[in-house]
Amino acid sequence: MPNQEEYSEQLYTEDALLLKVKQAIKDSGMPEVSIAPGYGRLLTMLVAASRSTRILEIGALGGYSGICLCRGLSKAGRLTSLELKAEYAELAGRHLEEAGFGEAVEYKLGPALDSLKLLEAEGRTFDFFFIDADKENYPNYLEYAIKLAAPGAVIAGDNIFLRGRTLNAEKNGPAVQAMRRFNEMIASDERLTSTLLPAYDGLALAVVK
Ligand SMILES: C[S@@+](CC[C@H](N)C(=O)[O-])C[C@H]1O[C@@H](n2cnc3c(N)ncnc32)[C@H](O)[C@@H]1O
Repeated sequence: MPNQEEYSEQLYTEDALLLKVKQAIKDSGMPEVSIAPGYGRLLTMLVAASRSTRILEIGALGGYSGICLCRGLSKAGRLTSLELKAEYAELAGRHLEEAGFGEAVEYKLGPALDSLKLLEAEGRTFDFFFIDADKENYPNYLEYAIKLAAPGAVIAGDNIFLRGRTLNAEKNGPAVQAMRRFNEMIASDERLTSTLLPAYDGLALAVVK
């Protein structure tokens, strides 16, 4: 019997381009940690439903989530994506180009915290945030997202369960502690309306009041 995620996934056909992105990631020996297909579809829906035009992604990898985010954008929309590794941003950029979003995306290379500091100094604001990079910095990324948020902005954060480690009292490494802190912030920060989705590896969702 399929589990709930397998059952849901088998109702959809993953499109050829997203499959190609995943294959390219595998072939390049990059970590195979793109967002789950069901959450990719959710990102597209949320960007479209919120009519977001300025998206900030933290963690590009091979461009899978970038394509999903851009698919929800209107023609005038733009994606700013922060990525530590130049070779990852390059591959992501090629895939976004292939998806028809080459003009809509800009990559900022280096540690995301440095890029966020610059974006803040430039007075940039965003309607939609997707947090999906180094887990130790999730609480810092959330604070920046709230700072750079336009009123009503949406914040999504992936992998909040760390494949079960977040829930396991015997696991207390830096990533686990940071993720617990992030989840607590999402759940209790009075500046946010939020929920945590438990499918796949968990997705945090919030709207900045
Ligand atoms: C889980 S992957 C992102 C997956 C991508 N969002 C997707 O679903 O297609 C995490 C990415 O964050 C990047 N990363 C890790 N630490 C970072 C940092 N300090 N600043 C910016 N990017 C970082 C990694 O190089 C990797 O590409």
